Order: sequence, then C-alpha cells, then structure tokens
Amino acid sequence: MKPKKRNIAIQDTYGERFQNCWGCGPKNEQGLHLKTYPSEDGETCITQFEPDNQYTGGVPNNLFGGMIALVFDCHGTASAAWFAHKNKGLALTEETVIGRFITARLETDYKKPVPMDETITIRSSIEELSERKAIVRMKMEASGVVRAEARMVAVAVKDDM
Ligand SMILES: CCCCCCCCCCCCCCCC(=O)SCCNC(=O)CCNC(=O)[C@H](O)C(C)(C)COP(=O)(O)OP(=O)(O)OC[C@H]1O[C@@H](n2cnc3c(N)ncnc32)[C@H](O)[C@@H]1OP(=O)(O)O
Repeated sequence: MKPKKRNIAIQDTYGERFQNCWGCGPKNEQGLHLKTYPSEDGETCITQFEPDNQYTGGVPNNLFGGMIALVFDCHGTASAAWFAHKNKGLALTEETVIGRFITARLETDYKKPVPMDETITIRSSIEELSERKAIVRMKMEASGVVRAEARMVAVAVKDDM
C-alpha cells in the first residue's frame, strides 16, 4: 500500500503505546502506515492509498474484502479520535497526543469492486458522539464512484485498559 501524505496525521499523534497497529501504526516496520487527516473545517477526515497487487481478492485488479474492512477499521478509529478531540474545542498540532479509540463494531457494505491501479479515497464523518462512544460513517471511492460504505461504533480506550 502507498499511503498519500498531507500535513499532520492522526496516527502520528497517538500516544507511544498505541503506535504499533499493523494497518496504521507509525512504529510498525512491517505495517501499511495508513494515515488519516482531518479536513480544513474538521468536519470530515480523509485517507488515501494505492493498493499493492499482493492484496488482490483473487479476481484480477480487485482489492480483497478484508483489506477494505481493514482500511475502514484504521481510518474509522482515527476519525473517532479526531472528532472527540475537536468536540473538546482542541486543535491538532505537532504536540497533540490524541486519545485512542478502539473498534467495537464495524458494518461494511461492499457495493462495487475496488480497483487496484488507482488512488482509493475514504472519507469519514461523525454520526453520533458521546463521552466514550463515537459512531463514524465512511465511504470508499475510486474514480468518483462509491465502492464501499461502513458504519463503525468506536469506544475510547480507558487509561487502565
Ligand atoms: C486490542 C484489544 C485490547 C484493548 C487494550 C487497549 C489497547 C489499545 C490498543 C489500541 C489498538 C487499536 C487498534 C485499532 C482498531 C482495532 O483494530 S481494535 C481491535 C478490534 N477491537 C477489539 O479488539 C475490541 C474488543 N472489545 C473490547 O475491548 C470492548 O468490548 C470495548 C470495545 C472496549 C467496549 O467495552 P467497554 O469499555 O466495557 O465499553 P462499554 O461500557 O460496554 O460500552 C461503551 C459504549 O459502547 C457501546 N458498545 C460497546 N460494544 C458495542 C458493540 N459491539 N456494538 C455496538 N455498541 C457497542 C455500548 O453500548 C456503550 O454505549 P453507550 O451506552 O455509551 O451509548
């Protein structure tokens, strides 16, 4: 996977012990290093990547469904962390240490095959936010066509977990 880089990524602001995720942890040398970036108004988050050929689902040029869910998993939890951070009136800076969210539930609708020879874009928005729980909606697009959608229930990790 080749993640597209922008400014400050949410994953780069996770506390030290939360940076080892295989999908998006900056400290996991073998990992995919997916990155989630808030939009300028902070209302949505975006991640973009180009899949490597090894992640095919078997049909030539189609991305494996598990990888699609994986991208939603990493982008959704990072988005939840951002929306909770923003809801406290806080900004994102190089010094930010952002609270970590974990996936409690992930529903994925596979609508059309996801191609592997172009940039894939996933945008997220917040449906519901309370003190510990965030419900995040996501859409995965390629060539301007929605390929998959997801709804995630993410829960804030407590200090004693
Ligand atoms: C790795 C694991 C070890 C954790 C140690 C910490 C280390 C952190 C490492 C971070 C790494 C992150 C990695 C990135 C993303 C992954 O890949 S995460 C890996 C996959 N996810 C997991 O392994 C999570 C396993 N599940 C759990 O640990 C617990 O069930 C959870 C999710 C923490 C929730 O348990 P809890 O803290 O007791 O929460 P609880 O008070 O029951 O519920 C809070 C709210 O969430 C709702 N909720 C809870 N579960 C569900 C559900 N399944 N469906 C719908 N709603 C739900 C509740 O209804 C409640 O809602 P409200 O009443 O507030 O409206």
